[in-house]
Amino acid sequence: MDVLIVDDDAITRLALCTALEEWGFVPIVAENGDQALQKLEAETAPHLLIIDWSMPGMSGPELCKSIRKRDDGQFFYILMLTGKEGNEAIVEAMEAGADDFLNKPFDHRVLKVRTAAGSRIVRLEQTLNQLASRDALTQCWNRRMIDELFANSIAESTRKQTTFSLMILDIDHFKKVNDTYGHAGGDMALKHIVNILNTNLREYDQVGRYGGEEFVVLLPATDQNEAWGVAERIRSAIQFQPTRISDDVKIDLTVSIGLAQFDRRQDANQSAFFERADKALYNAKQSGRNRIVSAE
Ligand SMILES: Nc1nc2c(ncn2[C@@H]2O[C@H](COP(=O)(O)OP(=O)(O)OP(=O)(O)O)[C@@H](O)[C@H]2O)c(=O)[nH]1
Repeated sequence: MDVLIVDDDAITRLALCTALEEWGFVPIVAENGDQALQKLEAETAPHLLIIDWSMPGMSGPELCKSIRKRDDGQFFYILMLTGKEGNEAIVEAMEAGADDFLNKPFDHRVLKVRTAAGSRIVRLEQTLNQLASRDALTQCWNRRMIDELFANSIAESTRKQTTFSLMILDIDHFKKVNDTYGHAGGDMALKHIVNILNTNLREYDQVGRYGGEEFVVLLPATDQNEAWGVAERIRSAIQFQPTRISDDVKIDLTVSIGLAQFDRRQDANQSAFFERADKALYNAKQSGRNRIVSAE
């Protein structure tokens, strides 16, 4: 696990780096509050922080407050190190947002167990986050999360005047799959569909399971023509790559897909846009399944 050390003193930074490496952590260093805030912007930012109190510019408590003010839902565990003694300092540090507090010069054994306790909390938070945002069976986003990403895409597209497309994909006659191969066979087919989606989409496309056998895909910076190409690649991959449930048993599947491109003039809100793609999906089902229909 990465640990961000924020300290203006090079000797303390070196001592912390050496100790953390010895305990199996990966230290990342910042010499002041501004550098620390910059490092926390990265997508793979560390979530466990060891922060010094007295630094030129932003102090440790000021840095804590500014980290706690972020409203992006990310969790950071902060251990504050300081030469200050007494309860007043503990109260001030923790009121500013620190989770734990340790006096300098620090005892190596105490720092080791405190860091280990912090890393347990970071891991627990990551597990909870995973449970709250991922579909347990397929590991793609769950409905709550894809709805949130969908709302963000609309906001971003409106702000930056860019477009994006929405794809709703529903497995055809999935009830028959369950009836023929059992629920376990149906579950394998759902996982297989998500694998095919993941291998045929770009890194920044988002896949969510919306209901039982219905998936929503967000395609940023993609117009309806490009989205059609992606949808066709997926439709055909699903048709020609059956789910293998054993050496001699395979499940053939097809999907119906509804597509829509976000249009600020036509789509008053998120649900109006979703409705257009959902209607296209309905038309794909009505006109014989295993096909793609684009919204008007
Ligand atoms: N194995 C499995 N089946 C599920 C899961 N969630 C929903 N289903 C099944 O998905 C089936 C959906 O059936 P329907 O909504 O009738 O749709 P369909 O049979 O796919 O028919 P069309 O969509 O009209 O082509 C139901 O039998 C559900 O029990 C799941 O997590 N695992």
